[in-house]
Amino acid sequence: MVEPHVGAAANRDVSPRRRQMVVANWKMHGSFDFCRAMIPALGRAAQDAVELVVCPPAPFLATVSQLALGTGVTCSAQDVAELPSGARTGEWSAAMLAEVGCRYALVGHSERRQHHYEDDALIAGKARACLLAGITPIVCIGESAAERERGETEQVLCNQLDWLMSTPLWRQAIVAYEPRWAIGTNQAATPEVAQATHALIRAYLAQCDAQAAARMPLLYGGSVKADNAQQLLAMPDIDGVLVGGASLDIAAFLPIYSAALQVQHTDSVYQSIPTLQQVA
Ligand SMILES: O=C(CO)COP(=O)(O)O
Repeated sequence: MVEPHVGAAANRDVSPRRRQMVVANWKMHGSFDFCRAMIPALGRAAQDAVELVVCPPAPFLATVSQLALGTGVTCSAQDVAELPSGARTGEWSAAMLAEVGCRYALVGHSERRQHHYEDDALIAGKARACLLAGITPIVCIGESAAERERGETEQVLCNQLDWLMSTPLWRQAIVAYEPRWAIGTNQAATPEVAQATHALIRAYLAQCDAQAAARMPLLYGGSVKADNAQQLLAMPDIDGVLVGGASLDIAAFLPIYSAALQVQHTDSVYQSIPTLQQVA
């Protein structure tokens, strides 16, 4: 039997650098023609200062990755298996993603949690599989409207982070805070609510490893549009955005990317770590 292709990249430093990034999650939308139109247009806008990442549906990953070569656009999967290989019809491994040129994979998106019954243990397994294969997982966490109303946001997020921190190499992951009530609803978290929640996430991570918490990119997702992107991105603990609906229309997406280019955080912001007492 052929040995599973695991661990080849585990020794590479895949730690993401904390800087602004804008991630387009196309979800189950698009076509080859859409990819062929979007990637060159995104490539013309992409600049080194803000990483521009696209998450196409799986059948288009290889094409997008090829189209993106040399454009400054990077490629992410929307999901990945937790196993390196095996009898898992319909799934793909992190090593396969690395082979087709992906740098990232979304893990634990709320739509996977809701419609595919993914739990925190499985999501931690997927993050682990990515990290071992040299793919940076973008681990999505977030509370429901009911949980927020009951005052359970902190508990829900900390529990999701505990699972992440049980994963070897977790320091090399990216966390995306996507409150479930903000996804696809046109009701984004206010910049203040998003900042307070990101500060809580960073403070909780810092209890385990302050340096890792200071370095880790924390993205916000949920109804990010051209008219709220700049205010969200200006917040000190928001390092980027994960965009769904507005990423499907170049005219709606490019202003979000431009907003990120305009909001450059200083090194002092990147070095400050809130404590749990400060964010309480
Ligand atoms: O789920 C999201 C990104 O992963 C957010 O989707 P919307 O931007 O459509 O709210």
